[in-house]
Amino acid sequence: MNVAVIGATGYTGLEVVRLLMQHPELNVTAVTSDSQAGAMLTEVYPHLQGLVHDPLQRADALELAAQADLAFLALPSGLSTALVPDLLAAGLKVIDLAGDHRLSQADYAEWYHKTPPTHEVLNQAIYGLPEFYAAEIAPARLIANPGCYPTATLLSLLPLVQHGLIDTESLIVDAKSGVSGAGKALSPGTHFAEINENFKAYKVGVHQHIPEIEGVLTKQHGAKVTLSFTTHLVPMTRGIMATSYAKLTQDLSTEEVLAIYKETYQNQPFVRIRANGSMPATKDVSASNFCDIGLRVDPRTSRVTVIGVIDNLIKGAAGQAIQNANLLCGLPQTTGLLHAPVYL
Ligand SMILES: NC(=O)C1=CN([C@@H]2O[C@H](COP(=O)(O)OP(=O)(O)OC[C@H]3O[C@@H](n4cnc5c(N)ncnc54)[C@H](OP(=O)(O)O)[C@@H]3O)[C@@H](O)[C@H]2O)C=CC1
Ligand SMILES: CC(=O)N[C@@H](CCC(=O)OP(=O)(O)O)C(=O)O
Repeated sequence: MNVAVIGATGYTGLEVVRLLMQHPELNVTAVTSDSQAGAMLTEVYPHLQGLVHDPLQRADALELAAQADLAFLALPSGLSTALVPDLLAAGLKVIDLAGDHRLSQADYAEWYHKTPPTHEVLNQAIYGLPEFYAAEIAPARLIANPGCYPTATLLSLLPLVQHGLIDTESLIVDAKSGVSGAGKALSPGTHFAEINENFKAYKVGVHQHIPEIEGVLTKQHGAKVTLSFTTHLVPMTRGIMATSYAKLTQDLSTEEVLAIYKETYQNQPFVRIRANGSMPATKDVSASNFCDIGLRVDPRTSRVTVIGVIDNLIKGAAGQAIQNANLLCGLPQTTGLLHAPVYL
């Protein structure tokens, strides 16, 4: 299948292009850029010299529909709301990496402070977390690719929530991200002197991923779930660690909870559950589509601590988008994606 990458000069778009070089079924036939249209992608990114030969073009829906069947949309939030109706009308399937199609209109307006997509478009959007929604994703025309923090947090918490094992008013998530999570654009809070040798919390209690996480947990639980969610910037390029704390409603051991996780994810190739006593680190999944999860029950406090790690650009964005594209194409989810992490 031919695919277009819209926003190919951004960090996640660039990762879609790179990962698809190894994909046996998906061919990149169009790459877009607003600011660099007319240049070759290799002029912007010389490390791709000799590997890609595409000129950057503007994102015109009709032109893209003549070149591709599926579009990966890797634009800042707000821009995909404007473009998706035209892409769908032109006959393209769309995987949107931005937050625009993950929330209700009211939540999007409240948490992103932007004008939401129409009901007509939102009604077509399927939340693209393949481990839980593969059947809905496969026939969809518009996929809302999950956010990076939600991916790590939901994969960490859904087994507990689905089995009704925790007090859903007791959830606390403490999450940390590498700086590539903020994208390529310069900002005062992410330049070198602000990040290097520093560790800071941001968007405390107001992060736009809160309604996304609560919404999915609520749907799977069948009753309202709320959580305290704090995000931090870590002086590293890639990686997310989400540490979740919850009060157990039953007397369970670490071994028993681990067994539930292993059963939940036994047929999910990208979720790896650690053995008892082992906790994952961000390097364990760097540059890969894996989410590694470790956990421990503290019998003194009746709390379980779950640690989930992903690469924000891969399982948190480009890799998960390709996993979704594989489902749309009827391919095994692992097609073109089963790379070992880059540990060093
Ligand atoms: N970074 C991450 O880890 C994750 C990001 N996301 C989401 O995915 C989307 C893409 O993220 P990411 O790749 O990091 O973002 P970047 O900022 O790195 O890239 C976005 C690209 O969009 C293009 N663009 C087109 N029009 C505009 C415009 N008006 N203003 C700014 N940029 C424009 C830019 O390319 P050009 O100037 O060449 O046109 C830019 O390279 C975002 O919505 C982000 O929130 C989701 C999960 C994880
Ligand atoms: C480190 C960092 O700044 N990360 C970004 C992740 C943004 C993102 O992924 O945005 P959407 O999912 O909303 O599109 C943030 O916390 O806002």
